[in-house]
Amino acid sequence: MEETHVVDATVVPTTPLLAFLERLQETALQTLGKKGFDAKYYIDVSLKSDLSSAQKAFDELPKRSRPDGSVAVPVEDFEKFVTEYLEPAGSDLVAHEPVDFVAEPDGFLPKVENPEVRAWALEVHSLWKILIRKVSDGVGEHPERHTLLPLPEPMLIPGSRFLEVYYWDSYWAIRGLMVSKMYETAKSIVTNLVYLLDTYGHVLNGARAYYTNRSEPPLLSAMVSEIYNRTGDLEFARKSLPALIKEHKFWTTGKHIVTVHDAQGAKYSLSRYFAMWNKPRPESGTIDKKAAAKISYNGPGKQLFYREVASTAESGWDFSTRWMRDISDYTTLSTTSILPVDLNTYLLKLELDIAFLANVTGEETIAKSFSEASQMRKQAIESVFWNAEKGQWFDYWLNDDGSSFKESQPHICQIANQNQNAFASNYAPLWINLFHSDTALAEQVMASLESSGLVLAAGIATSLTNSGQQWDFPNGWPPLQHQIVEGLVRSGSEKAKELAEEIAVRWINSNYAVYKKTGAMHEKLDVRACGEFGGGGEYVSQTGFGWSNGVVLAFLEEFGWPRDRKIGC
Ligand SMILES: OC[C@H]1O[C@H](O[C@H]2O[C@H](CO)[C@@H](O)[C@H](O)[C@H]2O)[C@H](O)[C@@H](O)[C@@H]1O
Repeated sequence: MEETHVVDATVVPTTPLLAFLERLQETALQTLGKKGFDAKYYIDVSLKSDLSSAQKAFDELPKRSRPDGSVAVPVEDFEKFVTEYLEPAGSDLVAHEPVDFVAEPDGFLPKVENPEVRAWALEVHSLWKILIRKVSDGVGEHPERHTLLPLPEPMLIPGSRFLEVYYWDSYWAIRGLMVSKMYETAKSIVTNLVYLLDTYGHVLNGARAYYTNRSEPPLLSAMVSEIYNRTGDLEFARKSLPALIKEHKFWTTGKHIVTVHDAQGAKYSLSRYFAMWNKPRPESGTIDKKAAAKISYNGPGKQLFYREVASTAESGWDFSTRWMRDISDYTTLSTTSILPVDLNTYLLKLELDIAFLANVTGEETIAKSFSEASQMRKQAIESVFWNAEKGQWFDYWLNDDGSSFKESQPHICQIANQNQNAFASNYAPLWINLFHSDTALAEQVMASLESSGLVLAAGIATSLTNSGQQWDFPNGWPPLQHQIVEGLVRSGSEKAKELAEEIAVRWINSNYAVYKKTGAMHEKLDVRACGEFGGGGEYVSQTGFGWSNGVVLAFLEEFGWPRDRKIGC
């Protein structure tokens, strides 16, 4: 392992509050035990008063050392401390009535004829009222007491234990808000993300102090163009443009950019995930330290691993065998050595969206330069990721022999470095007009998807490897369901449209099944869907979660639901 790999990359400084809460988190685990323990909870609490008095009281708690070196506090003393000094996670958010919410928007889902489905869709729509919150004034007055970051506008949280804004989740929430005709709320989500970008230099993974060291898949431009296309709001487009250009710079400079060559010597610049962090993630500190314990190398090994963990979180796919050199060993995460096909697809979309928005706002020079950048990225995607024989795009491993990728040496691309395992991300480029408008290509990709084994009873599985990781089989997640379906629909091929509808119907049925089972649509995470209902598949559904709701509404808008079609598994 090379020391340079560790020291040459930036690490964003932590805050005194986070450092304290990490100690609290560790003590909470030792004191309360593993059962029902959520590491994130202890990082999301806030202080009732100043940090120094909380720290002093914490340090004075009676401690019991254990033979394994861990230190616990008597449970009653710990609980007394928590009550006296801390506010529960989530208490720094307040309810907010969205200005543009009406119980049944005019012209809501005209193609949904089945009354049962209509009633459910209206319930999904009404969940926005639960998921839309405001950061309380206390956060702005005393930011040093909160890991929650202040935001200028009302926000939308994913739900469950995720009590803060998330970057890429916001795109699918906005897709749903468009169906709900809540354009002002959608714009306020964008305003918050632009505020984070302006304040920290990139859109954060989420609006928490512990997310400042990384971003998430870059979909801000997709949000802006979606809103612009629905509203025609030129002023909004004009205001958003500088932010999108800044976002493009973040992903195409520094540690995120890698230049590779093809056999003919042509150069391509592509991007990778690379977090500015090499320590345990505070929100999962106890988990990361436990995972790293098996790394015996007494040099930068753990730091390298922690960077890979945080970089994988930047991908949104935390975690999956997609990023592991040895799929049975989580410590072989190698995300920074991979050129991911979905990230570069989103950057192609960013370039195309900037060119489009610059065009409509009369910024011709910007439009020209980003249109050229998109052409170059398209060629790079075709050259590095596309596999004509398999009819899909694969991630590219910069080194497949376990050695560190040497940025200073030219890397000649070879097909053997494509990761040819089945992942839903292999179909991400189909989302982009430049690819799906080629009907023959779209049909080839569709055939490869159909024979991949990924299309199952509740939609598209993330992978075929049953590793126990949440972004692996048997789980299906909203982002790729939606992007692949949208690509198939827009291809203009009737066969592709049929497959898209089939996937969407399965996805909706699975979400509805969970809704019927739990009776409560919100605050439910990781509930098994159609598998338990005899549908043959077994997927995690996140019914009630912001992005699932968005995809349900977007699919119902696209395909409707005939009166006589049954719903559920
Ligand atoms: O629990 C810690 C991790 O949680 C997040 O990841 C998952 O939830 C996000 C919100 O829905 C979603 O954007 C992400 O794709 C999920 O894997 C968070 O993004 C991670 O950074 C964090 O460590």
